[in-house]
Amino acid sequence: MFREGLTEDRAEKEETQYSPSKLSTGNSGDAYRSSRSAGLPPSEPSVARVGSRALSLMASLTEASDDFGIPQLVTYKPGQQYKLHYDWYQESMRYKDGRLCNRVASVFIFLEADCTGGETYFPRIESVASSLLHEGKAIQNGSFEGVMFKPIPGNALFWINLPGNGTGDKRVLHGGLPVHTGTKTGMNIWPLKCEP
Ligand SMILES: O=C(O)CCC(=O)C(=O)O
Ligand SMILES: [Fe+2]
Repeated sequence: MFREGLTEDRAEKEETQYSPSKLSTGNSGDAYRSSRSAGLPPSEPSVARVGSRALSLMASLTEASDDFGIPQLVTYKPGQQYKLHYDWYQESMRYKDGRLCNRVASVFIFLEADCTGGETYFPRIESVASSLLHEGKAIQNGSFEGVMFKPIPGNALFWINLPGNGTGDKRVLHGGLPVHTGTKTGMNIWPLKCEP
């Protein structure tokens, strides 16, 4: 679903200036999230195309969303990681149009995965489609609890953060495990849910 358009996304990345990734609290530069990030212009055609595909994932859900904020590239070098966290804001943030919004869902697309390590880890997810395990896209039941998804370029993870009642779903605690060698680059898109 996200493969087409990756070339443009890569091209976008080459021109992008990264800075140390921030936490949703606004802090940056500590070991909690050691990657570097860059915001992408939402109206740029290739970004808009990927963003609207992310919104289309919401179409059949009650948690419909009509905007996706600022997509974010994130890149990791050896030793860099994003420890366990939730993507939603503790308190809704004021969006550019003045509405209070929160990240109702997350889409994380692996763009570049010339690396070892760097799996996206969900310690509280207890099962995953067996085809993902057989194809080596996901790893479950090692010496850890939960599920790890391997960074494979063009693959994407999608999950709901705020189910119908608006409370964050704690099952989707997740993190980017440390990259051991090479580079991992991904793209975050967060479909927003805003107060009317
Ligand atoms: O790098 C990853 O695997 C996950 C990134 C992530 O969760 C985030 O940027 O919010
Ligand atoms: Fe995240």
